[in-house]
Amino acid sequence: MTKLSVNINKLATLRNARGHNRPDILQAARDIERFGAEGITVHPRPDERHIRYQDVRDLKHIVTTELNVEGNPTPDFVALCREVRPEQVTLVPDAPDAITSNAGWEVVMHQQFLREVVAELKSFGARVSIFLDPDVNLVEAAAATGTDRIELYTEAYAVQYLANREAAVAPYRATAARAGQMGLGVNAGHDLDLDNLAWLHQQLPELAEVSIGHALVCDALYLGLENTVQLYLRQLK
Ligand SMILES: CC(=O)[C@@H](O)[C@H](O)COP(=O)(O)O
Ligand SMILES: NCC(=O)COP(=O)(O)O
Repeated sequence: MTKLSVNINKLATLRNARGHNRPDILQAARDIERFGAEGITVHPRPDERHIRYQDVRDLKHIVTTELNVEGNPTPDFVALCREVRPEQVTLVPDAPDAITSNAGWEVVMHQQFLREVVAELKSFGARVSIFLDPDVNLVEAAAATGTDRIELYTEAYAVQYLANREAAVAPYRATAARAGQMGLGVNAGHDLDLDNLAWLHQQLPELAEVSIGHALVCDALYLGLENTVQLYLRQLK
């Protein structure tokens, strides 16, 4: 079974546009869970342009499924995770000025750093996942960090899906299979949507969780949040 974790960054972007509390992202998280999602994902960035550190603290009291906190493990980010103790922490190597996540970890170059961060996060009970490009050659180095899971960075899949879905999924299938053989769990995320999600799910038997935000929130403008969450869940059946 593949779980759907809904990324609510873009709801916070909308809220921050006016400086008040509309939409109320805590209520949205409650509702998204009530509509069937199995997790809530947030990706606080240093400039707090969408999810703020205080939101993460508040969400810990609200979320009853799984809270997945994504980010670059700066000292401030690790301190936030130590305080909040989310069920899962996903490490993403995004630069402070990045518009959105744009690469997986160079796990060989950063192996020692990641090993230390993973150990620290696991010491207070978090499951740890490492954002990774789809490349079988990276899996061994990822496993050596002690991470529990990898999150496959799916932008390249999403871009290629409409032209050639078989070619698009091939490196993901190989990387997920290798991760499974090495005892790592497999998550996926970035630019997944109602067109490309079902094929990824069918092709990756190892897929434990997808985190989806941007497309899901865009779809909800037309289809409504409850209906949209259920449509995404249906792709994972
Ligand atoms: C790791 C990942 O791919 C997502 O967290 C993505 O970065 C969403 O963040 P934004 O909503 O800021 O684009
Ligand atoms: N980890 C990926 C995520 O949380 C959402 O990415 P996107 O659907 O907003 O591209």
